[in-house]
Amino acid sequence: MPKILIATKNPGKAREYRKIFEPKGFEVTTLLDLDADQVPVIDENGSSFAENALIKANALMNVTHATVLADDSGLCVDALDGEPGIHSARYAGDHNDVANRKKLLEALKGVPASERTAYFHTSIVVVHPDKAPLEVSGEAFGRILNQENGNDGFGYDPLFYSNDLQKSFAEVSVDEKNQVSHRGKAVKKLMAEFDNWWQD
Ligand SMILES: O=c1nc[nH]c2c1ncn2[C@H]1C[C@H](O)[C@@H](COP(=O)(O)OP(=O)(O)OP(=O)(O)O)O1
Ligand SMILES: [Mg+2]
Repeated sequence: MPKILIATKNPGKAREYRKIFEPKGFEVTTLLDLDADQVPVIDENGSSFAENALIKANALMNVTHATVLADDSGLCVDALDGEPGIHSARYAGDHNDVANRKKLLEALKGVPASERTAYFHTSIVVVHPDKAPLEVSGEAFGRILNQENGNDGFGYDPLFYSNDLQKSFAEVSVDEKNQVSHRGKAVKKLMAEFDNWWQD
């Protein structure tokens, strides 16, 4: 069975990647399955989503010598010149989804619906010790609601109204979200290229 280590500590991402790779016959491990002393401290100090994904993937490959997938993602809000963008995880200081959503709502106070357009971006990088990295990305477009809607999902999902679903990302199942999400689209591209890359 092919194995893949997903270089994430985010339980929401881990759940979504399991849903995507397990049906394809992969044995999926994430950083949540490893002991803390096996996981290096990773400084996501790149200047783009793709750079940060590569930093995460390489850091784990250097320790495990395995095939590693990393995802760096975030929410880019037009009225905020693309912020929080690559700073999405620590927008409100530390990594706290509730505080991040609160800060986003405050930043957009008084901004009308037509100007609340935004998109999620995911860059995925897969690395293997003997191969050049494989990189793909995906985006999902929508707008930021005036209040939270829905109880599922993670991160900014309750505030993100998806143009495709006509609902927030927190009002749908993981499977429904993956059909249209930035991560789902990036994974689709990844799968189209993965077999060639793997056999190269
Ligand atoms: O589908 C999504 N639905 C809602 N929010 C999302 C999504 N995708 C990313 N996000 C937000 C969460 C976090 O605030 C930031 C990701 O930051 P990012 O560094 O890629 O992930 P992270 O630090 O949570 O986990 P890790 O680096 O261990 O993979 O964007
Ligand atoms: Mg992170």
